[in-house]
Amino acid sequence: MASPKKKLQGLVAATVTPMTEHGEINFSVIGRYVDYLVEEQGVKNVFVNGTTGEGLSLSISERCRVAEEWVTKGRNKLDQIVIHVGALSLKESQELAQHAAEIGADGIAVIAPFFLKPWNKDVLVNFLKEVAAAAPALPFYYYHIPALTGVKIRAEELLDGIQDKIPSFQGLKFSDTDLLDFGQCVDQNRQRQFAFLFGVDEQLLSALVMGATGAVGSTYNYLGKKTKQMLEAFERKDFSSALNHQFCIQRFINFVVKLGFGVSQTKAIMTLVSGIPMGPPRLPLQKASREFTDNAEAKLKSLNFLSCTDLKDGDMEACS
Ligand SMILES: CC(=O)N[C@H](C=O)[C@@H](O)[C@H](O)[C@H](O)CO
Ligand SMILES: CC(=O)C(=O)O
Repeated sequence: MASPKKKLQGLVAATVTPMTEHGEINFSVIGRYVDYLVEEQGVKNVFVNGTTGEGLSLSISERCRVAEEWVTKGRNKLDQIVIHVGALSLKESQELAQHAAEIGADGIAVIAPFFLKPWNKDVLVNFLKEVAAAAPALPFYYYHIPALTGVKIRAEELLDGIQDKIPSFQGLKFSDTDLLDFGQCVDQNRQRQFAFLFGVDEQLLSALVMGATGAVGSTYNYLGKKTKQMLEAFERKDFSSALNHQFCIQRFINFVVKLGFGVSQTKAIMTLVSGIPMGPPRLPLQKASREFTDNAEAKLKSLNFLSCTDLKDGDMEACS
C-alpha cells in the first residue's frame, strides 16, 4: 500500500487497545470494533497504538500484533490506518515503522522521545528523520503532544523546512491548545499538501476555523456521529449550528473532565456505548470506577448521546 495515498482527512478515531480482565490484549474484539466505528459512528480512519491505545505501555511485539489485527480486520472497511510508532529507543521505533510498512498500514506517526529529550528542533527532526527512513514509502506524521512528552518545541518551528529532511512528511497531529502555534503551522504551509489534524476534541471547531483538515481523538470512538454533524454544519457555513454541536460535545467532556478523565475512562465509556468489552487499562493506569461510569452514562443519556427510551419529556439539556 505504498502508493501515493489520498490525503488523510475528516475524523480519525484514536483507538483503545482492548484488554482482558487479566491485562492481556483481547485481539478477538478488534473485528467488531472496526464494524462499530464504520457502521455506528461513520468513522473510517483509525490511529492505533497512540496515547488512547496505551501504545507506550505495550511491548514491541504486542504493538506489532495490535497493528496487524487492525490492518487485517480493517481491510476493505477502513479508509486509513495510521500506526503510532514512537518509542524512546530509536531502534524500536524504526522496527515498528518497518513493520507498519510491511503489513500495509497507511501511515505512521511519531511523538518526541520524552525521557532523554531532544532539546532543540534540529535534534528532534534528526530523530524523526531516522524513524521515517525506516519506512520511506509511508506517509509520516509528527504527533505533537507537549503536555505528555514535555517536549515543548513549537510545531510551527518544527515544520519549517521539514520536507527537505523528511520527504515522506505528510502532516501533523496537533494535540495542544496553542492555537497561535497551530494557526501558524497552517498559514506557513499553505502551498504544501499537509494534513493538519487537531487533537483536542473539545476545541475542534476553533481549529477548523484555523484551517484544520481533520481531527484525531479519543471521543470520536463514541461521539463520531455527533462530531460529524458539527463538521457538516461547518462545511455548509452554518456556524451557529456548528457551535451548538461543539457546545453539546463540550458539555459532556467538561462533565467527565471534572470527574477525572483519561484513557481508563475512555475505555469504560467505549465499553458502555459500543457494548464491546474493552477491558481495564494496564498499569500504571487504573480501571475507571463504577461511579464514574454510572455518572458518564447518565450524562450521555441526558444529552441524547445515547439511545434511551426512558428520557423525561422536555429535558432541557438534550442536544439534538
Ligand atoms: C491527551 C489525550 O489523550 N488527548 C486526546 C487526543 O489527542 C484527546 O482526544 C482527548 O482525549 C480529548 O480531547 C478529551 O480531552
Ligand atoms: C487521542 C490521540 O490522538 C491518541 O490517543 O494518541
